[in-house]
Amino acid sequence: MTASLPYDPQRLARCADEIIVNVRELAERGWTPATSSNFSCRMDATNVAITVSGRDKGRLVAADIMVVDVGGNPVATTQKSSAETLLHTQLYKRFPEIGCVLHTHSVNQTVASRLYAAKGAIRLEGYELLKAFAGNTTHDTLLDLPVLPNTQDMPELASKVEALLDGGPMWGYLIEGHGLYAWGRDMAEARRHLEAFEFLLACELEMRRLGASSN
Ligand SMILES: CSC[C@@H](O)[C@@H](O)C(=O)COP(=O)(O)O
Ligand SMILES: [Zn+2]
Repeated sequence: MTASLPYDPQRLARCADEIIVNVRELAERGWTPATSSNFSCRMDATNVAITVSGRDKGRLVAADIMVVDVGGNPVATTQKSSAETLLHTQLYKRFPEIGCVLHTHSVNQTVASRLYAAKGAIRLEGYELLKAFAGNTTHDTLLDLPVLPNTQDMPELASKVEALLDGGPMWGYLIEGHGLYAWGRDMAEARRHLEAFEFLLACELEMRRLGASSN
């Protein structure tokens, strides 16, 4: 902490490095097209490092990561945080154990979100990769990945997410025609959850193509 900043600038630098390195790899997979997607890491009890709105997420530099408080207000900057900041900060505010939130726009996430929007969820069942989710120890389980309607009204979307969170522990949700939110206690866990969702959605879409889906 310095006299002039209400956060530790070295902590911001470490969070920014972690976001830049990981997001570059996600972008190389085509999961962040056309400046889409946003990413954040918790810095401390009240501050969050988050991507600046509109930046090319595959080419992030330190200046593209800013600080907001858990209410979503910019801290010591005039930069504009992600248009979807509220979807990040609502998670940090409610769950002190959450340390990282990742949002991507892959083709699989977007197509699956449209195919399953009417059902409101995609059932992921019987896959070994379900063990990638914290707390799961067997393939012999099921996870319903919720699909919410898209809107540009973030408070409205956030209130729908709050209702989902009331239903019990979860590691992500889809937004129709939009993409995926996934989170974890730290970057490694959030990324593992994101990659697991992406893989399982690809499997479900392939099963549908083969006419073998029970979903
Ligand atoms: C470029 S279209 C995608 C955006 O509307 C939004 O969904 C998104 O993910 C990125 O917004 P951003 O404000 O850069 O965080
Ligand atoms: Zn988005």
